[in-house]
Amino acid sequence: MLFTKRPPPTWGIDMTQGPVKVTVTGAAGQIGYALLFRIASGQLLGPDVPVRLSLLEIPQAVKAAEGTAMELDDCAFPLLSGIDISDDPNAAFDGTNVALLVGARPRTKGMERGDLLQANGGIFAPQGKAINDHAADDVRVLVVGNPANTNALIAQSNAPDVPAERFTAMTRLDHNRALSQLAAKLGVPVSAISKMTIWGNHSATQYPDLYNAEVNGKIAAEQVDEGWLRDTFIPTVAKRGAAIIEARGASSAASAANAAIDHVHDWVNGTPEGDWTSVALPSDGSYGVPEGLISSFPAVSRGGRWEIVQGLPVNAFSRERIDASVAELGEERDAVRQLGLI
Ligand SMILES: NC(=O)c1ccc[n+]([C@@H]2O[C@H](COP(=O)([O-])OP(=O)(O)OC[C@H]3O[C@@H](n4cnc5c(N)ncnc54)[C@H](O)[C@@H]3O)[C@@H](O)[C@H]2O)c1
Ligand SMILES: O=C(O)C[C@H](O)C(=O)O
Repeated sequence: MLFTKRPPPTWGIDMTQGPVKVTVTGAAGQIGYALLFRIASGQLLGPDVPVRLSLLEIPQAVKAAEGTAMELDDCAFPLLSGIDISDDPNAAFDGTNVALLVGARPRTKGMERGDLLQANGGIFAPQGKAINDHAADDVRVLVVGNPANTNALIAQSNAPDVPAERFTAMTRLDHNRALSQLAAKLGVPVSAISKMTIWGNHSATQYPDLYNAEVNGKIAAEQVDEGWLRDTFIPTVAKRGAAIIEARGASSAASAANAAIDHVHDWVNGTPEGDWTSVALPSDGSYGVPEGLISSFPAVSRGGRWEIVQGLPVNAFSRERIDASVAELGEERDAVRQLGLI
């Protein structure tokens, strides 16, 4: 992560009202365990920003969340002003400034895509409503739980009083994976790479774009052979989640938590000058992505708001890849619409 030329921290978050309240759902899960300690130590918002943690879990996992809270206490983090634990979304999101929606229903054997979307609708629709009714006016939401883009769409659609732009889904892990794969290929540090973009869905259809990325200021696609770009780089990045599951026997956790930290840190503190990152956010129609779909774009954060980077060249190969991933998002949206979730 690049930490150059940072503007003053926590744009747009009102800290006059006391500590920033951060709600983490699925707090007793594996990402939750990798995330909470980093938030409490100041890595999410900044080293001078006090936080109050709110942990949301299902009733069966509240005890485990209490155990994690005991460990958080035992770290004696100076910035941690308190921890609340609940199985009630209305209580957990009360006054929340930052909501990290991690808890989700994983796909289990025999489950069809529609079943998964319906099960997650049962989680993200009420959570969206609870955010709408109880969160702070400046709330910012990051959805990590899969299918992340469409879960974010469900939550956002159920929060009509919250500006849509405050709902985002995480493609920062894909972005970081793309940086790392390219750096290894070229034998350069990740800090030599800028302007990486993940387009579309956080799924195997995502498109990591090397035609706009730069390595030491020069276009990345011109520094690798086309066969590697198309047949190795893209599938390696897009299927990395499955490869981690295959190797670990569990999905990525520490790297997912790290990406969530990067995403929110950049949102509230700004992205570095001369670079951008990847964020799934409600489309304004840019790059031909239908308005309202929560799709990944190149984005900078200024003044606490994500702005889609405009005017990038999109060649025929990129167009086809972006369109395919966006089409998948459209299908997911249609499915949850049919289920009455949005
Ligand atoms: N966007 C990404 O890049 C990315 C990367 C990795 C994982 N993920 C996804 O993140 C999610 C969490 O992963 P994990 O490894 O921590 O899973 P996990 O199974 O270890 O933990 C999930 C937790 O969520 C809780 N939960 C379930 N329903 C809930 C609800 N309604 N309210 C509150 N909590 C609830 C469960 O009790 C569990 O403790 C999964 O959907 C996973 O696929 C996304
Ligand atoms: O949980 C998964 O299916 C994979 C996860 O989204 C990841 O990208 O690591």
